Amino acid sequence: MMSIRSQLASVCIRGTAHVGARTTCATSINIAIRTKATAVEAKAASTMPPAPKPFDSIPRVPSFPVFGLALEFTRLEPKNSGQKIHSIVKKVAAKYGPIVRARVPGESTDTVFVADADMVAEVLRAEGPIPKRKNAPTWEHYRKKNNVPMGLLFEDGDEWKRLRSAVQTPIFPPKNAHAYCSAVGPATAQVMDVIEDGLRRAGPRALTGEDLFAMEEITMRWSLEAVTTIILGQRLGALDAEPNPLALEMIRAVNAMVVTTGPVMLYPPFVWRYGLTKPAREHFKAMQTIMDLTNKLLDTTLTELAKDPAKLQGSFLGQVLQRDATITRRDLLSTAVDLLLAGIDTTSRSLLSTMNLLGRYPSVQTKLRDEIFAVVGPDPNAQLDASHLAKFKYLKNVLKEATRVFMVVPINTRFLARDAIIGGYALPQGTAVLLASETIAHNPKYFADPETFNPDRWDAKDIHPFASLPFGFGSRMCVGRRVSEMEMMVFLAHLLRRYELLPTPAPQDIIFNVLLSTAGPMPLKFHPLDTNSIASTAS
Ligand code: HEM
Repeated sequence: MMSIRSQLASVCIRGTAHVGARTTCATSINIAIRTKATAVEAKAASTMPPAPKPFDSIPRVPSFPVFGLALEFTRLEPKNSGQKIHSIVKKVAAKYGPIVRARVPGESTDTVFVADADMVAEVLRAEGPIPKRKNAPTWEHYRKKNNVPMGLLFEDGDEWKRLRSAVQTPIFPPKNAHAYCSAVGPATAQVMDVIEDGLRRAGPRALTGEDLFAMEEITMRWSLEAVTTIILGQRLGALDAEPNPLALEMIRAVNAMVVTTGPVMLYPPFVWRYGLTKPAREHFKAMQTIMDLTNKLLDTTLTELAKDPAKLQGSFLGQVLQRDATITRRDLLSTAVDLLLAGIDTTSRSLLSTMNLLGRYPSVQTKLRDEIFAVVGPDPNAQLDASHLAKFKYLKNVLKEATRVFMVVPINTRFLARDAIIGGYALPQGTAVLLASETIAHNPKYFADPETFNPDRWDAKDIHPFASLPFGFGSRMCVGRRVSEMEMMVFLAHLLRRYELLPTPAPQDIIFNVLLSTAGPMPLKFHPLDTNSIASTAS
């Protein structure tokens, strides 16, 4: 094939026969070649991505000696108390742009904050086959000090892969997660009675929806009961009239661990490592309690299993044991702790905010109730199975939208497994990246009118796949995602056949303590659909 240069030369030589001036032709060849080559180069340059900008040119949040990031963070969020990280991240993105770096106290390199869905996709491509998150330092410290395995939540490398492979099939594929639906049915029917009882105790104004009704403790008890039924194959009795004290202790410990996290992290590591503050002592005591209680529960399950192996056929733990002969008791304990730890408060808080949203958006609630009646029927006592879950369409949109609007895990992290270009900047392998998931999910660039609860928006086909990631992404995505969605579907399908949620204000003081939550109770008002129950209370 002729090169561009020789093609141009032959055209010119043919042309110069008329004018007979070789020097003119040579000059014009050169001009033509240069012009064409420049055009080709320009075209190539316009299709080639621009060279990545150096890491040091990423805008940087100012950090000061002694105070670190605290001064700038407090300037951005005057209410900064260690519980407003979600809000600070949002304000950092608004002030400095969608990619920013900052030096987290105690670390020797900058962490890069990313608040753009395309950049999240770039991070996913560079997370490698064994993704690594930043660990919560106090949790890591506790486990190392007490010789407790890091487990699914905090383990890295091949050890994480081994644990994840052991639990993935029994819990993650929707078909397998939905199979636990029948197991959580009885606990969910029971929690409906607990709600009714709670409303009666709170007085007639709570039962008629005039007074707010705090549901935090009830949803926690239900969520604990559901997750222990699935994971350990045993009913705990958290919803009984006289709840199992172990269940109440577990809830207290999970709460204590969560609420002390912010105050503990306000201080440098040596303060909490040596237990120099009251919150630090409470924090580590709560972790120990969670570990001890889970150990007790696991003992019960394993004793049952030894007595009657068939009993645990359908349980998660039974399946893990059947599938993986190398799994040890230590593995089982760390896995059970992590699944309970990660699975109680998350589901409970998501559900509380979903109920608040349904109360504030009555037309959404009516449409959802219609679907539930169509799929399960209006009988409030009818139980659900996996075939019902497959038929819900609007309910799935409701959950996608509710977990977008109130994202209980508002930030996530990754370490880059290789050098990568993120947002046009060159980031070296090993860079810690903070993904501002909640900030992205509330950006009007991705969701029109983002503060509005609009489940129908999920019917659109063009939603950016990385714009709302309440359960994370990739191979390290929340392993309990499908179970949690199943639990919430079952709960709402029961609740909306019994109650109407009445409008209340939006939650006001939203704080971040490991998870996003409200400083006080989530505003909720209930009104029974069957008004006979009101009459029986009034009489
Ligand atoms: C609404 C409820 C829930 C939300 C919003 C949620 C959210 C998340 C998120 C964002 C992650 C990090 C994923 C990533 O790094 O990409 C995660 C991890 C995890 N979640 Fe959930 N979660 C929920 C419920 C549950 C439940 C019910 C369980 C257990 C039954 C659970 C167990 C876990 C575990 C073990 C991990 C660590 C997985 C790993 O690193 O391999 N979660 N979750």
